[in-house]
Amino acid sequence: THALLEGPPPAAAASTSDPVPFYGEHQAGIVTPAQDRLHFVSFDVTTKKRAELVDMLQEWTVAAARMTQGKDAGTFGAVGGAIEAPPDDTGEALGLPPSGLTITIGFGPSLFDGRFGLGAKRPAALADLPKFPAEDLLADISGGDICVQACAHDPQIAVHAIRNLARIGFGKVSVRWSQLGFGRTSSTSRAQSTARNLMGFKDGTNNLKLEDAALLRQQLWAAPGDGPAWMDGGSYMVTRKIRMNIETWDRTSLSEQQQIFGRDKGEGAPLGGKHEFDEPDFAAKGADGTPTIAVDAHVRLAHPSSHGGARLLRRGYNYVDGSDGLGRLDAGLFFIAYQRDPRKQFVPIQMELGRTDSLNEYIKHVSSGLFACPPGLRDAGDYWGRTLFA
Ligand SMILES: C=CC1=C(C)c2cc3[nH]c(cc4nc(cc5[nH]c(cc1n2)c(C)c5CCC(=O)O)C(CCC(=O)O)=C4C)c(C)c3C=C
Ligand SMILES: [Fe+2]
Repeated sequence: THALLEGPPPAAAASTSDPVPFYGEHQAGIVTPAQDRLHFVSFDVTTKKRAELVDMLQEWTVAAARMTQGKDAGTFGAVGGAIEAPPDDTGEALGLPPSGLTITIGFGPSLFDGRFGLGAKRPAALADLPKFPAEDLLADISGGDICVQACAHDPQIAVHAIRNLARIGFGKVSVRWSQLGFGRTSSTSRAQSTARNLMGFKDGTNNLKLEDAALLRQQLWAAPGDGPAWMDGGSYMVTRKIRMNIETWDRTSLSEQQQIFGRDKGEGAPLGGKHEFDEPDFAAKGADGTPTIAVDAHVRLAHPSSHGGARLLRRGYNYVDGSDGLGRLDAGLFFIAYQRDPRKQFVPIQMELGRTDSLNEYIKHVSSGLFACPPGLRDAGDYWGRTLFA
C-alpha cells in the first residue's frame, strides 16, 4: 500500500468554517494560510468616470467586509428587502458559515493608462511583464484593470463573493475573465501540510511562509521608498494559467518525473536527501559523476541560490476546466505569486525556467496577469483604493 504516505495524522486544523479578519496592515488572502478553493476574476473598467469607479470601490469594500464575516453582501440581504426589487445579495450563501473567505484586490497596469488620471501613480514595479520563452498567451484570458482573488474552504462561498461584486459593479466594470481553482498547491504557513499539484508532487515545500517575518519584510511587502507611497504595505501579484499535458505526463516514468522536479514523489525530499524539508544539495554527484539534481531540474532553476536570494510567496490552485474535445483534460496549475518587486523576482525566475526547465515539455503558459495589491484596510471607514485615489 502507500507505505511512504503513512505516518502520524496531521495536526488538528483550526476550523475551516471560521471567519478571517478583513482589516489589518496587509490585505487578507496573501499570507493567510491558503484555503482550499479559489474563484479569481479580472475586470475591465467600463465607466469613464473616476468618481463612479471610486463609488463602486467603496461599495465593494462594504460588501466584501460583510461577506468575509458570513453576512449577506447588502444590509437587506437575499430575502429581507422590498419584494419589487432585486435582492442586494444573491442568496446562495444563506445558511453557510464564512468558511475562511478572504477577498483580495489588485490593480492592473492598464488602470494607469490615463483614463482615470492615475498615470503618475503607476509603480515602476508594475512594469509590463516581458515576453517569456515558449509562452502561448491568450489575450482574452490575460490582463485586466482590476482583479479580485476570493479564497475560501467552500467553493460556493468563493463563487458567491465574486458574483456579488460583479453584480454590484454592473455598468461600471465587466468581467474580462475568471478562473475557478481547487486543491491549494501551496502551503503558506508551517502549520499546514504540503498539498499536491495535479502532477502528483508536493508543491509549496520551499515557499515563503507567514512565520518567516524577516523574509516577508524583505521579499513580500512593498516598503516606504520602494515606489509610490500608496503601495506601502502592499504586494505585487503575478498570475499564470499553466496548462499541463496530463496524458503525456501520465506516460512518463517515475524516475523521469522525479528528475524533472529534482524531488522524490512520495516524500517530496530533494533528490539525494531523505526528508521533505532537507536542503537540496546542488553540488552532489552520483557514482557516474552526473549531478544528483539535474542541471535542468525545476527546483535547481527556481531556487533562491540561482537568483541572488530572490523568492516568491506562491499561492496557486489546481484547475480542471473539463476536457478539450480531443479527449484530453483541460487541466493544470493556476499559479499565483506575491512579491515585493516582480522585476527582481518573478521575471528573472520565469526567464530562467522558460529557457531551460525540463518541465517545459509538459506545460504551457496560456494566461498571464500582473496586479498591484494595495495595503490592508484600517477600519470600516476605509476602502479599497483609498491610498491610490486620495
Ligand atoms: C516563475 C515561477 C514559477 C513557476 C511558473 C512555476 C511553475 C510550476 N511549478 C510546479 C511545481 C513545483 N514547483 C516547485 C518549487 C518552486 N517553483 C518555483 C517557481 C515557479 N514554479 C519556486 C520559486 C520554487 C521553490 C524552489 C526552491 O526554493 O526549492 C516544486 C517543489 C516543491 C516546492 O518547493 O514547492 C514543485 C513540485 C509546477 C507543476 C509548475 C507549473 C505547472
Ligand atoms: Fe514551481
